[in-house]
Amino acid sequence: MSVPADAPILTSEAMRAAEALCAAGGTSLAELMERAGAAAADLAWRMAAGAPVLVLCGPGNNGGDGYVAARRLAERGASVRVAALAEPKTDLARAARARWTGGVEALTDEMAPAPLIADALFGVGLTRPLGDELAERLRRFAGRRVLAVDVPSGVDADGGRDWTPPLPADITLALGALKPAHVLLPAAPYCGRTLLAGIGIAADRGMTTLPRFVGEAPDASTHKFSRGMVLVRAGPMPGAAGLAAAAALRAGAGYVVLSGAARAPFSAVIAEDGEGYAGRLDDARLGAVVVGPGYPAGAALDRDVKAALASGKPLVLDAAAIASALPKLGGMTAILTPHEGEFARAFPDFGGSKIERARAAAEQSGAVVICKGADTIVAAPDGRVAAAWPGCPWLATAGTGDVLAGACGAMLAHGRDPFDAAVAAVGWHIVRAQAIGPGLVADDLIRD
Ligand SMILES: NC(=O)C1=CN([C@@H]2O[C@H](COP(=O)(O)OP(=O)(O)OC[C@H]3O[C@@H](n4cnc5c(N)ncnc54)[C@H](O)[C@@H]3O)[C@@H](O)[C@H]2O)[C@@H](O)CC1
Ligand SMILES: Nc1ncnc2c1ncn2[C@@H]1O[C@H](COP(=O)(O)OP(=O)(O)O)[C@@H](O)[C@H]1O
Ligand SMILES: [K+]
Repeated sequence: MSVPADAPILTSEAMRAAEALCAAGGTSLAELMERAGAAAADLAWRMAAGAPVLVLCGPGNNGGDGYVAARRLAERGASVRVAALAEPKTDLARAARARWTGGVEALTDEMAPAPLIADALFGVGLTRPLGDELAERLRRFAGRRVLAVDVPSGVDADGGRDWTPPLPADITLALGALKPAHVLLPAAPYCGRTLLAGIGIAADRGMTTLPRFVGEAPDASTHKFSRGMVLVRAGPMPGAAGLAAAAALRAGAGYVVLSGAARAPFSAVIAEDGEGYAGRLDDARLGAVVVGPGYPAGAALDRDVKAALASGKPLVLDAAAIASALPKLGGMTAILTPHEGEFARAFPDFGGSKIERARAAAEQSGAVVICKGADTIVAAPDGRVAAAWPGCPWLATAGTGDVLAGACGAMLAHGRDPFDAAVAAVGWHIVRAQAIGPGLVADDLIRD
Protein backbone atom coordinates (compact mmCIF):
# COMPACT_ATOMS: atom_id res chain seq x y z
CA MET A 1 0.00 0.00 0.00
CA SER A 2 1.32 3.41 -0.88
CA VAL A 3 0.40 6.87 -2.12
CA PRO A 4 2.58 9.37 -3.99
CA ALA A 5 4.41 11.80 -1.68
CA ASP A 6 3.35 15.44 -1.51
CA ALA A 7 0.42 14.90 -3.88
CA PRO A 8 -2.69 17.11 -3.85
CA ILE A 9 -5.89 15.83 -2.24
CA LEU A 10 -9.27 17.30 -3.21
CA THR A 11 -12.74 16.58 -1.92
CA SER A 12 -15.37 15.79 -4.55
CA GLU A 13 -16.69 19.35 -4.23
CA ALA A 14 -13.21 20.85 -4.71
CA MET A 15 -12.68 18.44 -7.61
CA ARG A 16 -15.81 19.68 -9.37
CA ALA A 17 -14.70 23.28 -8.81
CA ALA A 18 -11.24 22.51 -10.25
CA GLU A 19 -12.92 20.79 -13.18
CA ALA A 20 -15.10 23.85 -13.80
CA LEU A 21 -12.05 26.11 -13.67
CA CYS A 22 -10.36 23.90 -16.22
CA ALA A 23 -13.38 24.12 -18.48
CA ALA A 24 -13.49 27.90 -18.08
CA GLY A 25 -9.81 27.94 -19.07
CA GLY A 26 -10.57 26.22 -22.36
CA THR A 27 -10.05 22.53 -21.56
CA SER A 28 -13.40 20.84 -22.07
CA LEU A 29 -14.73 18.19 -19.68
CA ALA A 30 -14.72 15.79 -22.63
CA GLU A 31 -11.00 16.43 -22.99
CA LEU A 32 -10.50 15.74 -19.26
CA MET A 33 -12.39 12.47 -19.64
CA GLU A 34 -10.27 11.57 -22.66
CA ARG A 35 -7.10 12.19 -20.63
CA ALA A 36 -8.47 10.22 -17.67
CA GLY A 37 -9.45 7.28 -19.87
CA ALA A 38 -6.11 7.38 -21.69
CA ALA A 39 -4.22 7.30 -18.39
CA ALA A 40 -6.35 4.38 -17.19
CA ALA A 41 -5.77 2.54 -20.48
CA ASP A 42 -2.05 3.08 -20.26
CA LEU A 43 -1.91 1.64 -16.76
CA ALA A 44 -4.24 -1.25 -17.65
CA TRP A 45 -2.04 -2.05 -20.64
CA ARG A 46 0.99 -2.36 -18.37
CA MET A 47 -0.87 -4.28 -15.66
CA ALA A 48 -2.40 -6.73 -18.13
CA ALA A 49 0.89 -7.42 -19.90
CA GLY A 50 -0.94 -8.93 -22.86
CA ALA A 51 -3.71 -10.70 -20.95
CA PRO A 52 -7.40 -9.88 -21.59
CA VAL A 53 -9.00 -6.94 -19.78
CA LEU A 54 -12.60 -6.59 -18.62
CA VAL A 55 -13.74 -2.98 -18.12
CA LEU A 56 -16.75 -2.51 -15.81
CA CYS A 57 -18.59 0.71 -16.66
CA GLY A 58 -21.09 2.53 -14.44
CA PRO A 59 -23.78 5.04 -15.45
CA GLY A 60 -21.87 8.24 -14.65
CA ASN A 61 -18.63 9.85 -15.74
CA ASN A 62 -16.57 7.19 -14.00
CA GLY A 63 -18.15 4.80 -16.47
CA GLY A 64 -17.33 7.34 -19.20
CA ASP A 65 -13.65 7.04 -18.27
CA GLY A 66 -14.09 3.28 -18.60
CA TYR A 67 -15.45 3.49 -22.17
CA VAL A 68 -12.58 5.76 -23.17
CA ALA A 69 -10.07 3.36 -21.59
CA ALA A 70 -11.63 0.39 -23.41
CA ARG A 71 -11.42 2.20 -26.77
CA ARG A 72 -7.79 3.20 -26.15
CA LEU A 73 -6.87 -0.34 -25.12
CA ALA A 74 -8.50 -1.81 -28.23
CA GLU A 75 -6.66 0.73 -30.40
CA ARG A 76 -3.41 -0.58 -28.94
CA GLY A 77 -4.36 -4.14 -29.79
CA ALA A 78 -5.38 -5.32 -26.32
CA SER A 79 -8.04 -7.97 -25.87
CA VAL A 80 -10.71 -5.95 -24.11
CA ARG A 81 -14.36 -6.50 -23.15
CA VAL A 82 -16.80 -4.05 -21.61
CA ALA A 83 -19.59 -4.86 -19.16
CA ALA A 84 -22.04 -2.15 -18.14
CA LEU A 85 -24.24 -1.85 -15.11
CA ALA A 86 -26.71 0.48 -16.85
CA GLU A 87 -26.91 2.81 -19.83
CA PRO A 88 -24.80 5.98 -19.50
CA LYS A 89 -26.73 8.81 -17.82
CA THR A 90 -24.49 11.81 -18.48
CA ASP A 91 -23.84 13.44 -21.86
CA LEU A 92 -20.10 12.91 -21.45
CA ALA A 93 -20.50 9.22 -20.66
CA ARG A 94 -22.97 8.79 -23.55
CA ALA A 95 -20.46 10.36 -25.93
CA ALA A 96 -17.67 8.09 -24.63
CA ARG A 97 -19.95 5.05 -24.97
CA ALA A 98 -20.79 6.02 -28.56
CA ARG A 99 -17.12 5.97 -29.53
CA TRP A 100 -16.65 2.44 -28.14
CA THR A 101 -17.33 0.23 -31.12
CA GLY A 102 -17.09 -3.15 -29.40
CA GLY A 103 -19.88 -5.00 -27.65
CA VAL A 104 -21.24 -4.17 -24.22
CA GLU A 105 -22.19 -7.09 -21.97
CA ALA A 106 -24.56 -6.84 -19.05
CA LEU A 107 -22.87 -7.08 -15.68
CA THR A 108 -24.47 -10.31 -14.52
CA ASP A 109 -23.65 -13.23 -12.24
CA GLU A 110 -22.94 -15.42 -15.24
CA MET A 111 -20.46 -13.22 -17.08
CA ALA A 112 -16.93 -14.51 -17.56
CA PRO A 113 -14.21 -12.59 -15.73
CA ALA A 114 -10.79 -11.68 -17.15
CA PRO A 115 -7.30 -11.68 -15.64
CA LEU A 116 -7.45 -7.88 -15.28
CA ILE A 117 -10.59 -6.07 -14.13
CA ALA A 118 -10.77 -2.31 -14.66
CA ASP A 119 -13.34 -0.98 -12.20
CA ALA A 120 -14.99 2.14 -13.67
CA LEU A 121 -18.39 1.68 -12.02
CA PHE A 122 -18.52 4.60 -9.59
CA GLY A 123 -16.17 7.43 -8.70
CA VAL A 124 -16.72 10.56 -6.67
CA GLY A 125 -20.42 10.66 -7.55
CA LEU A 126 -21.54 7.76 -5.37
CA THR A 127 -24.27 8.92 -3.03
CA ARG A 128 -25.15 5.69 -1.24
CA PRO A 129 -23.46 2.37 -0.61
CA LEU A 130 -23.59 -0.26 -3.33
CA GLY A 131 -26.56 -2.59 -3.19
CA ASP A 132 -26.02 -6.12 -1.84
CA GLU A 133 -26.64 -7.76 -5.19
CA LEU A 134 -24.03 -5.68 -7.02
CA ALA A 135 -21.58 -6.05 -4.14
CA GLU A 136 -21.96 -9.83 -4.28
CA ARG A 137 -21.46 -9.80 -8.04
CA LEU A 138 -18.25 -7.79 -7.67
CA ARG A 139 -16.92 -10.05 -4.91
CA ARG A 140 -16.83 -12.83 -7.48
CA PHE A 141 -13.95 -11.01 -9.15
CA ALA A 142 -11.79 -11.09 -6.01
CA GLY A 143 -8.44 -12.67 -6.70
CA ARG A 144 -8.13 -11.16 -10.19
CA ARG A 145 -5.84 -8.18 -10.75
CA VAL A 146 -7.95 -5.08 -10.21
CA LEU A 147 -7.35 -1.54 -11.40
CA ALA A 148 -9.75 0.95 -9.80
CA VAL A 149 -10.43 4.04 -11.89
CA ASP A 150 -10.34 7.09 -9.56
CA VAL A 151 -11.54 5.15 -6.47
CA PRO A 152 -12.58 1.55 -5.81
CA SER A 153 -16.32 1.57 -6.53
CA GLY A 154 -18.34 1.69 -3.33
CA VAL A 155 -16.17 4.02 -1.24
CA ASP A 156 -17.25 7.45 -0.10
CA ALA A 157 -14.60 9.49 -1.90
CA ASP A 158 -14.75 12.22 0.76
CA GLY A 159 -14.07 9.71 3.54
CA GLY A 160 -16.95 10.79 5.77
CA ARG A 161 -18.84 7.51 5.64
CA ASP A 162 -17.25 4.18 6.39
CA TRP A 163 -18.48 2.28 3.34
CA THR A 164 -16.11 -0.46 2.25
CA PRO A 165 -15.89 -1.45 -1.40
CA PRO A 166 -16.59 -5.09 -2.31
CA LEU A 167 -13.72 -5.32 -4.79
CA PRO A 168 -10.33 -4.27 -3.37
CA ALA A 169 -7.93 -2.82 -5.94
CA ASP A 170 -4.30 -3.72 -6.54
CA ILE A 171 -3.76 -0.30 -8.04
CA THR A 172 -6.02 2.74 -7.90
CA LEU A 173 -5.51 5.51 -10.43
CA ALA A 174 -6.60 8.78 -8.81
CA LEU A 175 -7.76 11.29 -11.41
CA GLY A 176 -6.73 14.95 -11.17
CA ALA A 177 -5.89 14.68 -7.46
CA LEU A 178 -6.13 12.16 -4.67
CA LYS A 179 -9.42 12.10 -2.75
CA PRO A 180 -9.75 11.78 1.04
CA ALA A 181 -10.73 8.10 0.64
CA HIS A 182 -7.23 7.32 -0.67
CA VAL A 183 -5.67 8.36 2.65
CA LEU A 184 -8.34 7.60 5.27
CA LEU A 185 -9.57 4.43 6.92
CA PRO A 186 -11.53 2.33 6.19
CA ALA A 187 -11.21 2.91 2.41
CA ALA A 188 -7.46 3.47 1.99
CA PRO A 189 -6.35 -0.18 2.32
CA TYR A 190 -8.84 -1.12 -0.43
CA CYS A 191 -7.03 1.22 -2.85
CA GLY A 192 -3.86 -0.87 -2.83
CA ARG A 193 -1.17 1.23 -4.43
CA THR A 194 -2.57 4.63 -5.36
CA LEU A 195 -1.09 6.42 -8.36
CA LEU A 196 -2.00 9.88 -9.61
CA ALA A 197 -2.91 10.89 -13.16
CA GLY A 198 -2.69 14.69 -13.22
CA ILE A 199 -4.94 15.09 -16.33
CA GLY A 200 -4.11 18.81 -16.37
CA ILE A 201 -6.18 19.96 -13.42
CA ALA A 202 -4.64 22.78 -11.37
CA ALA A 203 -5.22 21.29 -7.93
CA ASP A 204 -5.04 23.49 -4.85
CA ARG A 205 -2.18 22.33 -2.62
CA GLY A 206 -3.70 23.20 0.76
CA MET A 207 -4.26 19.48 1.37
CA THR A 208 -1.57 17.02 0.35
CA THR A 209 -0.09 13.66 1.21
CA LEU A 210 2.96 13.76 3.44
CA PRO A 211 6.03 15.16 1.69
CA ARG A 212 9.16 13.01 1.73
CA PHE A 213 11.10 13.72 4.92
CA VAL A 214 14.42 15.43 4.32
CA GLY A 215 16.51 16.11 7.42
CA GLU A 216 18.40 19.38 7.69
CA ALA A 217 22.12 18.87 8.20
CA PRO A 218 23.93 21.28 10.55
CA ASP A 219 26.61 23.48 9.02
CA ALA A 220 29.53 25.61 10.21
CA SER A 221 27.25 28.32 11.58
CA THR A 222 25.29 25.85 13.76
CA HIS A 223 25.69 25.56 17.51
CA LYS A 224 23.74 23.50 19.99
CA PHE A 225 21.34 26.26 20.97
CA SER A 226 20.70 27.36 17.40
CA ARG A 227 19.54 23.78 16.67
CA GLY A 228 16.88 24.27 19.30
CA MET A 229 16.50 23.75 23.02
CA VAL A 230 13.65 21.52 24.24
CA LEU A 231 12.28 21.11 27.75
CA VAL A 232 10.34 17.91 28.45
CA ARG A 233 8.34 17.86 31.67
CA ALA A 234 8.06 14.41 33.24
CA GLY A 235 5.11 13.17 35.28
CA PRO A 236 4.57 10.01 37.30
CA MET A 237 5.75 7.78 34.41
CA PRO A 238 9.15 9.30 33.63
CA GLY A 239 10.04 6.57 31.12
CA ALA A 240 7.59 8.06 28.61
CA ALA A 241 8.99 11.57 29.07
CA GLY A 242 12.47 10.05 28.74
CA LEU A 243 11.51 8.61 25.35
CA ALA A 244 10.24 12.05 24.30
CA ALA A 245 13.43 13.75 25.48
CA ALA A 246 15.69 11.27 23.71
CA ALA A 247 13.58 11.56 20.57
CA ALA A 248 13.93 15.33 20.66
CA LEU A 249 17.72 14.94 20.57
CA ARG A 250 17.57 12.32 17.82
CA ALA A 251 15.22 14.48 15.75
CA GLY A 252 17.75 17.29 15.79
CA ALA A 253 17.34 19.42 18.93
CA GLY A 254 20.72 20.64 20.14
CA TYR A 255 19.97 20.71 23.85
CA VAL A 256 17.32 18.78 25.78
CA VAL A 257 16.33 19.05 29.43
CA LEU A 258 14.18 16.41 31.10
CA SER A 259 12.57 18.03 34.11
CA GLY A 260 11.28 15.90 36.98
CA ALA A 261 13.03 12.62 36.19
CA ALA A 262 15.90 11.01 38.03
CA ARG A 263 17.23 9.22 34.97
CA ALA A 264 17.40 9.86 31.26
CA PRO A 265 17.83 7.30 28.50
CA PHE A 266 20.91 9.14 27.22
CA SER A 267 23.68 10.90 29.14
CA ALA A 268 23.29 13.74 26.64
CA VAL A 269 19.80 14.47 27.99
CA ILE A 270 20.03 16.70 31.03
CA ALA A 271 17.82 15.03 33.63
CA GLU A 272 17.06 17.07 36.72
CA ASP A 273 14.57 17.05 39.57
CA GLY A 274 11.36 19.00 39.10
CA GLU A 275 12.33 21.99 41.19
CA GLY A 276 14.01 23.85 38.37
CA TYR A 277 10.96 23.70 36.02
CA ALA A 278 9.92 27.36 36.42
CA GLY A 279 13.49 28.54 35.90
CA ARG A 280 13.89 26.42 32.78
CA LEU A 281 10.67 27.85 31.35
CA ASP A 282 12.18 31.33 31.74
CA ASP A 283 15.27 30.50 29.69
CA ALA A 284 15.30 32.80 26.67
CA ARG A 285 17.00 30.08 24.60
CA LEU A 286 14.16 27.61 25.17
CA GLY A 287 12.47 26.82 21.84
CA ALA A 288 9.77 24.32 22.83
CA VAL A 289 8.18 22.65 25.84
CA VAL A 290 6.75 19.12 25.71
CA VAL A 291 4.16 18.13 28.30
CA GLY A 292 1.93 15.05 28.41
CA PRO A 293 3.94 11.87 27.81
CA GLY A 294 3.50 9.64 30.87
CA TYR A 295 1.54 12.31 32.70
CA PRO A 296 -2.06 11.41 33.66
CA ALA A 297 -4.78 14.02 34.25
CA GLY A 298 -4.85 15.65 37.66
CA ALA A 299 -3.87 18.71 39.65
CA ALA A 300 -0.13 18.23 39.11
CA LEU A 301 -0.53 18.06 35.34
CA ASP A 302 -2.84 21.10 35.35
CA ARG A 303 -0.26 23.06 37.33
CA ASP A 304 2.59 22.14 35.01
CA VAL A 305 0.52 22.85 31.90
CA LYS A 306 -0.50 26.23 33.31
CA ALA A 307 3.15 27.14 33.90
CA ALA A 308 4.06 26.05 30.37
CA LEU A 309 1.21 28.15 28.93
CA ALA A 310 2.28 31.16 31.00
CA SER A 311 5.82 30.91 29.62
CA GLY A 312 4.53 31.80 26.14
CA LYS A 313 6.93 29.24 24.64
CA PRO A 314 5.89 27.02 21.72
CA LEU A 315 4.23 23.91 23.15
CA VAL A 316 3.79 20.26 22.29
CA LEU A 317 0.85 18.87 24.22
CA ASP A 318 0.25 15.14 24.29
CA ALA A 319 -2.24 12.81 26.00
CA ALA A 320 -4.05 14.35 29.02
CA ALA A 321 -2.16 17.65 28.64
CA ILE A 322 -4.30 18.36 25.56
CA ALA A 323 -7.61 18.58 27.40
CA SER A 324 -5.89 20.35 30.31
CA ALA A 325 -4.52 23.14 28.09
CA LEU A 326 -7.36 23.45 25.60
CA PRO A 327 -9.48 26.14 27.29
CA LYS A 328 -6.42 28.40 27.70
CA LEU A 329 -4.62 27.85 24.42
CA GLY A 330 -5.85 30.94 22.57
CA GLY A 331 -3.12 32.46 20.43
CA MET A 332 -0.33 30.11 21.58
CA THR A 333 1.98 28.35 19.16
CA ALA A 334 1.22 24.70 19.86
CA ILE A 335 1.09 21.21 18.41
CA LEU A 336 -1.46 18.80 19.87
CA THR A 337 -0.86 15.07 19.35
CA PRO A 338 -4.05 13.15 20.23
CA HIS A 339 -4.77 9.55 19.28
CA GLU A 340 -8.44 8.75 18.51
CA GLY A 341 -9.41 8.35 22.19
CA GLU A 342 -7.73 11.55 23.29
CA PHE A 343 -9.22 13.37 20.32
CA ALA A 344 -12.74 12.24 21.22
CA ARG A 345 -12.25 13.43 24.81
CA ALA A 346 -10.81 16.80 23.83
CA PHE A 347 -13.12 17.49 20.86
CA PRO A 348 -16.34 15.55 21.49
CA ASP A 349 -18.50 17.70 19.22
CA PHE A 350 -16.87 17.24 15.83
CA GLY A 351 -18.22 14.87 13.20
CA GLY A 352 -17.46 14.11 9.56
CA SER A 353 -14.34 12.58 8.08
CA LYS A 354 -11.10 12.43 10.06
CA ILE A 355 -9.82 15.30 7.89
CA GLU A 356 -12.87 17.42 8.66
CA ARG A 357 -12.60 16.65 12.37
CA ALA A 358 -8.87 17.44 12.45
CA ARG A 359 -9.44 20.71 10.59
CA ALA A 360 -12.26 21.71 12.95
CA ALA A 361 -10.10 20.92 15.99
CA ALA A 362 -7.21 22.97 14.61
CA GLU A 363 -9.49 25.86 13.80
CA GLN A 364 -11.18 25.82 17.19
CA SER A 365 -7.99 25.42 19.23
CA GLY A 366 -5.79 27.67 17.08
CA ALA A 367 -3.15 24.91 17.32
CA VAL A 368 -1.74 22.44 14.84
CA VAL A 369 -3.38 19.06 15.48
CA ILE A 370 -1.81 15.70 14.68
CA CYS A 371 -4.62 13.13 14.74
CA LYS A 372 -2.60 9.96 15.13
CA GLY A 373 -3.32 6.46 13.88
CA ALA A 374 -2.61 4.47 10.74
CA ASP A 375 -4.24 7.32 8.80
CA THR A 376 -2.52 10.18 10.67
CA ILE A 377 -3.76 13.64 9.71
CA VAL A 378 -1.92 16.89 10.43
CA ALA A 379 -4.16 19.97 10.34
CA ALA A 380 -3.39 23.67 10.79
CA PRO A 381 -5.80 26.39 11.95
CA ASP A 382 -5.54 28.02 8.49
CA GLY A 383 -6.94 24.86 6.86
CA ARG A 384 -3.72 23.22 5.63
CA VAL A 385 -3.77 19.44 5.88
CA ALA A 386 -1.17 16.72 5.40
CA ALA A 387 -2.22 13.07 5.31
CA ALA A 388 0.36 10.47 6.37
CA TRP A 389 -1.26 7.26 5.10
CA PRO A 390 0.01 4.52 5.17
CA GLY A 391 2.67 5.44 7.74
CA CYS A 392 4.41 2.42 9.24
CA PRO A 393 2.16 -0.09 11.03
CA TRP A 394 5.10 -1.26 13.18
CA LEU A 395 4.50 1.96 15.10
CA ALA A 396 1.40 0.37 16.65
CA THR A 397 3.21 -0.29 19.94
CA ALA A 398 3.44 1.47 23.31
CA GLY A 399 5.62 4.54 23.61
CA THR A 400 5.86 5.48 19.95
CA GLY A 401 3.51 8.41 20.54
CA ASP A 402 5.90 9.71 23.22
CA VAL A 403 8.68 9.57 20.65
CA LEU A 404 6.54 11.55 18.20
CA ALA A 405 5.86 14.22 20.83
CA GLY A 406 9.61 14.61 21.42
CA ALA A 407 10.27 14.85 17.69
CA CYS A 408 7.60 17.58 17.44
CA GLY A 409 9.46 19.45 20.20
CA ALA A 410 12.70 19.28 18.22
CA MET A 411 11.13 20.48 14.97
CA LEU A 412 9.29 23.30 16.75
CA ALA A 413 12.34 24.43 18.75
CA HIS A 414 14.18 24.76 15.49
CA GLY A 415 11.93 27.72 14.72
CA ARG A 416 9.77 26.16 12.03
CA ASP A 417 6.20 27.09 11.33
CA PRO A 418 4.23 24.72 13.62
CA PHE A 419 2.45 22.97 10.74
CA ASP A 420 5.75 22.37 8.94
CA ALA A 421 7.26 21.23 12.24
CA ALA A 422 4.45 18.72 12.81
CA VAL A 423 4.70 17.44 9.23
CA ALA A 424 8.47 17.05 9.58
CA ALA A 425 8.08 15.21 12.90
CA VAL A 426 5.51 12.79 11.46
CA GLY A 427 7.79 12.20 8.46
CA TRP A 428 10.85 11.63 10.68
CA HIS A 429 8.88 9.18 12.86
CA ILE A 430 7.75 7.11 9.86
CA VAL A 431 11.14 7.08 8.17
CA ARG A 432 12.81 5.87 11.37
CA ALA A 433 10.14 3.23 11.92
CA GLN A 434 10.48 1.98 8.34
CA ALA A 435 14.23 1.64 8.79
CA ILE A 436 13.62 -0.63 11.81
CA GLY A 437 10.59 -2.58 10.60
CA PRO A 438 9.59 -5.91 12.14
CA GLY A 439 9.89 -6.16 15.91
CA LEU A 440 10.08 -2.41 16.42
CA VAL A 441 9.78 -1.22 20.03
CA ALA A 442 9.62 2.48 20.87
CA ASP A 443 13.13 2.42 22.33
CA ASP A 444 14.52 1.41 18.92
CA LEU A 445 13.32 4.73 17.50
CA ILE A 446 15.67 6.65 19.77
CA ARG A 447 18.68 4.32 19.54
CA ASP A 448 21.29 4.40 16.86
N1 LIG B 1 -13.70 15.56 -11.77
C1 LIG B 1 -12.97 15.51 -12.86
O1 LIG B 1 -12.16 16.36 -13.09
C2 LIG B 1 -13.10 14.37 -13.76
C3 LIG B 1 -13.94 13.33 -13.43
N2 LIG B 1 -14.01 12.23 -14.15
C4 LIG B 1 -14.73 11.05 -13.68
O2 LIG B 1 -16.00 11.35 -13.26
C5 LIG B 1 -16.26 10.67 -12.04
C6 LIG B 1 -17.41 11.32 -11.35
O3 LIG B 1 -18.50 11.14 -12.21
P1 LIG B 1 -20.01 11.35 -11.78
O4 LIG B 1 -20.12 12.58 -10.96
O5 LIG B 1 -20.80 11.25 -13.00
O6 LIG B 1 -20.29 10.17 -10.77
P2 LIG B 1 -20.02 8.62 -10.82
O7 LIG B 1 -19.69 8.13 -12.17
O8 LIG B 1 -19.05 8.36 -9.73
O9 LIG B 1 -21.40 7.99 -10.36
C7 LIG B 1 -22.61 8.71 -10.43
C8 LIG B 1 -23.72 7.88 -11.03
O10 LIG B 1 -24.00 6.78 -10.19
C9 LIG B 1 -25.36 6.85 -9.72
N3 LIG B 1 -25.29 6.34 -8.35
C10 LIG B 1 -24.82 6.96 -7.26
N4 LIG B 1 -24.80 6.13 -6.20
C11 LIG B 1 -25.29 4.93 -6.65
C12 LIG B 1 -25.51 3.64 -6.05
N5 LIG B 1 -25.22 3.42 -4.77
N6 LIG B 1 -26.01 2.64 -6.80
C13 LIG B 1 -26.29 2.84 -8.09
N7 LIG B 1 -26.11 4.05 -8.72
C14 LIG B 1 -25.61 5.07 -8.02
C15 LIG B 1 -25.77 8.27 -9.86
O11 LIG B 1 -27.15 8.37 -9.99
C16 LIG B 1 -25.01 8.64 -11.13
O12 LIG B 1 -25.68 8.17 -12.27
C17 LIG B 1 -14.93 10.74 -11.34
O13 LIG B 1 -14.81 9.83 -10.28
C18 LIG B 1 -14.01 10.43 -12.49
O14 LIG B 1 -13.90 9.04 -12.68
C19 LIG B 1 -13.25 12.06 -15.36
O15 LIG B 1 -14.13 11.80 -16.40
C20 LIG B 1 -12.33 13.15 -15.74
C21 LIG B 1 -12.35 14.40 -15.01
N1 LIG C 1 -1.56 0.71 12.47
C1 LIG C 1 -0.75 1.77 12.50
N2 LIG C 1 -0.09 2.13 11.37
C2 LIG C 1 0.75 3.19 11.37
N3 LIG C 1 1.00 3.96 12.48
C3 LIG C 1 0.38 3.65 13.61
C4 LIG C 1 -0.54 2.56 13.69
N4 LIG C 1 -1.02 2.51 14.96
C5 LIG C 1 -0.43 3.51 15.64
N5 LIG C 1 0.42 4.22 14.84
C6 LIG C 1 1.26 5.37 15.24
O1 LIG C 1 1.94 5.02 16.45
C7 LIG C 1 1.93 6.10 17.37
C8 LIG C 1 1.19 5.66 18.64
O2 LIG C 1 0.96 6.74 19.48
P1 LIG C 1 0.13 6.60 20.84
O3 LIG C 1 -1.13 5.85 20.61
O4 LIG C 1 0.07 7.93 21.47
O5 LIG C 1 1.09 5.64 21.70
P2 LIG C 1 1.75 5.83 23.13
O6 LIG C 1 0.83 6.68 23.94
O7 LIG C 1 1.87 4.44 23.67
O8 LIG C 1 3.07 6.47 22.91
C9 LIG C 1 1.30 7.27 16.65
O9 LIG C 1 2.29 8.04 16.02
C10 LIG C 1 0.42 6.58 15.60
O10 LIG C 1 0.18 7.39 14.48
K1 LIG D 1 -14.25 3.23 -9.79
